[in-house]
Amino acid sequence: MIEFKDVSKTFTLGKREVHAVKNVSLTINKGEIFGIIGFSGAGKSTLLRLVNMLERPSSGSVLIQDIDVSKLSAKDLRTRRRNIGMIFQNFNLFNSRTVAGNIAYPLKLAGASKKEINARVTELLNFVGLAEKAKDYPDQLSGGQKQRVGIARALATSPDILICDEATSALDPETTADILKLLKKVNKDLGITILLITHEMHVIQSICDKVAVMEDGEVIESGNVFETFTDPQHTTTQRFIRSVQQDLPSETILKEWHASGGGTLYRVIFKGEITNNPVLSTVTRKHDVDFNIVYGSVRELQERLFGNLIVSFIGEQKQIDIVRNELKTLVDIEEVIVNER
Ligand SMILES: Nc1ncnc2c1ncn2[C@@H]1O[C@H](COP(=O)(O)OP(=O)(O)OP(=O)(O)O)[C@@H](O)[C@H]1O
Repeated sequence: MIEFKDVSKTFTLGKREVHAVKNVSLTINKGEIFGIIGFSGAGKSTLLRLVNMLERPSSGSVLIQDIDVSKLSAKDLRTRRRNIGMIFQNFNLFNSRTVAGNIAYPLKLAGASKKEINARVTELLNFVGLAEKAKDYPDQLSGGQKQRVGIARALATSPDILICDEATSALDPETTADILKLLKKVNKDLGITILLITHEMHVIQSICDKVAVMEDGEVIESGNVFETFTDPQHTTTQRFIRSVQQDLPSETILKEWHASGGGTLYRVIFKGEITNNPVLSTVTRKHDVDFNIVYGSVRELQERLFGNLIVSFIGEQKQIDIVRNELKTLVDIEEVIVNER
């Protein structure tokens, strides 16, 4: 559906070159919700601008539905852009137009008749839950309602792709959750592929199927959200994950634990099915070892369970080593090193 093939984008500022996007290759399949996460300046917006054809790549190609959009004429670009809806952090609504007027705008541009426009606007107002606000102006709306108008407007021309540029970053947590729910509905009910950029891990966690982590213009890690989230390879990905999930006790507690002779701590990670099995107790009991859960949680991610426990083992060292080796065949287990972050 959207394919980045070894895409780079370099800006020239006087004598200085800024490599905003470097050799990015990514595939976003039809029907996916794909999130791109990165800190400020990572290159996320530039990547989006390459998809909605506001920028052309310096090298490589961007394919949308198998068409290389970097090679399209200005006229073809305008037509193809109608196939891509976009919503923004600051909503970008016309304050001088009513809610209905904002939603009607892209339809007017596309040359739809008055009758068609009225029917479509009513349908979209119902879809986003704003039927009563048709005649209001954006200034009379809350942030969440403004973003609903933004979504309705983006959907007006029935696009196949919706691009979300930090769409919930200006909203409070409760409103963010409502908007994310609406985006999920857009994806599920209308089959629209969603590409979103964000610096907020919880957005990725809540609705995305796939994620790509960007840093300094490069994609440093990408894949299915569950796999990436439960087994992050890159320290930047680990930082994002820690922003939503405290997976270790604080350093103070860890130091106190060791100072009081608490012994070695292990992080045990359970993914999916295995979470339902009493693996820890079965293995430890078999080898005459006890265990103590010091810290941890079991969470749900993409409808699968994911457990992260910090445990200590009590027993003879030889037996503990056997337990550790046996557990290694069933779950992820690693020693917790103090000062590891
Ligand atoms: N038109 C431009 N001219 C020159 N440099 C640019 C231009 N657009 C982006 N850049 C530079 O490219 C790099 C990536 O910027 P980009 O806006 O894509 O990052 P971002 O991850 O979206 O950051 P943010 O979340 O802060 O918007 C930055 O160093 C930025 O200054």
